[in-house]
Amino acid sequence: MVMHMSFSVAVAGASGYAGGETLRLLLGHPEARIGALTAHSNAGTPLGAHAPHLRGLADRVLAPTSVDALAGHDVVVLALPHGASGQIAAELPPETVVVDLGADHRLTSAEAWQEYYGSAHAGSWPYGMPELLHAGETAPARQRAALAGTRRIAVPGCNVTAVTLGIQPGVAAGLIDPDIVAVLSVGYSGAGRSLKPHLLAAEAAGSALPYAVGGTHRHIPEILQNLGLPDARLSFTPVLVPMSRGILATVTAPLAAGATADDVRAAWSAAYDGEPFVQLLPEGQWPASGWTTGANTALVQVAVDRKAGRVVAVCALDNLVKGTAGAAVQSLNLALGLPETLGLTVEGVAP
Ligand SMILES: NC(=O)C1=CN([C@@H]2O[C@H](COP(=O)(O)OP(=O)(O)OC[C@H]3O[C@@H](n4cnc5c(N)ncnc54)[C@H](OP(=O)(O)O)[C@@H]3O)[C@@H](O)[C@H]2O)C=CC1
Ligand SMILES: CC(=O)N[C@@H](CCC(=O)OP(=O)(O)O)C(=O)O
Repeated sequence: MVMHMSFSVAVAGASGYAGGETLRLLLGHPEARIGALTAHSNAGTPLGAHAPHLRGLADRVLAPTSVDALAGHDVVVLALPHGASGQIAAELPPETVVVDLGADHRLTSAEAWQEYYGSAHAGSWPYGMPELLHAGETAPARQRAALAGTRRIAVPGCNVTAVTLGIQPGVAAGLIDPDIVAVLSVGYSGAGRSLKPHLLAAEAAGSALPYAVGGTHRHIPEILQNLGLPDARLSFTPVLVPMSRGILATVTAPLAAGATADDVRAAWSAAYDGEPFVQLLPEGQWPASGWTTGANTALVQVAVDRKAGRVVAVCALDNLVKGTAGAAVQSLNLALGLPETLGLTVEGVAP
């Protein structure tokens, strides 16, 4: 029998959606001991007032978020708004494994950070997407290796994960031209749980609403960074649709000259062969976001539209699991030397 070391973990932003989902996964993780839980405006209230589905932690009172409250744990998860984690992270001990669910440490380019986030750049950490392909790779190797033993993890954005996993095999294998169009159906929970008028049920239920249209979304530089194509054309349009969780990303790009449908199938297949959490579906079966609900799974399908001369890739995932908290636990497992799949499931909740 393999024995593992347990670890203590504090979660900052425990009253939010991403923090709550991280706690749900950690409650099912055999090695996690949940320590301090912190919040901001809701400090001093019990977690059960905000996440009543987390029965095992319902009576735990949220502390104000501070370095003192978080230090002293083996792992600290920061589930805070953009810009709030940089300062705290800088003051945590170097031996602590710090997992940032926000964007603060994702971008390597300070200029891109300034352009899209408009504040001082906190720096860049190893990127929490084990399945990321690097230039010249056809199967993930280097990113997984970069996460092994690391003490700092920048967890990707959820839309970024869907687009990257959908199209990256074609980029890595040179099968598409860098003129990418991504249209995403996204669920409400991606926006967090603070009150926003366009998320009121009276306005959002039964309706579809595009946002951040016209090249303004903050995920654009992150996707281009992942694909190793800083100068590529990327048209990115998210559309809010009436679902609580989930992302369905449809990503298309011109098929490169001389490339065939067989080349495409072979590249996507090689990229995800043996991956525990990213699965290329059997030819002809297109994923639904609902199949991934609650699971750390990204489901991918690809085809060539011969008349349009384009590759069409679709990726479905749960924004709060593979899009955030699941990616965090998966990367954390690698950082701690635990089996990558510990505490995670590929099986979704349906219907
Ligand atoms: N939701 C999603 O699908 C995804 C979210 N993320 C990222 O995760 C992070 C958290 O997002 P999400 O959980 O959705 O957001 P929520 O709005 O649901 O939660 C935000 C959390 O941060 C706390 N908080 C708010 N303001 C501050 C502050 N100034 N300083 C410290 N803490 C603060 C809140 O505390 P309180 O309730 O007490 O005010 C709450 O616990 C963000 O960076 C987001 O981009 C990443 C990928 C996907
Ligand atoms: C519906 C909705 O608003 N979704 C969010 C997704 C947030 C996310 O992926 O995370 P980061 O903010 O950490 O990058 C959005 O599109 O901005």
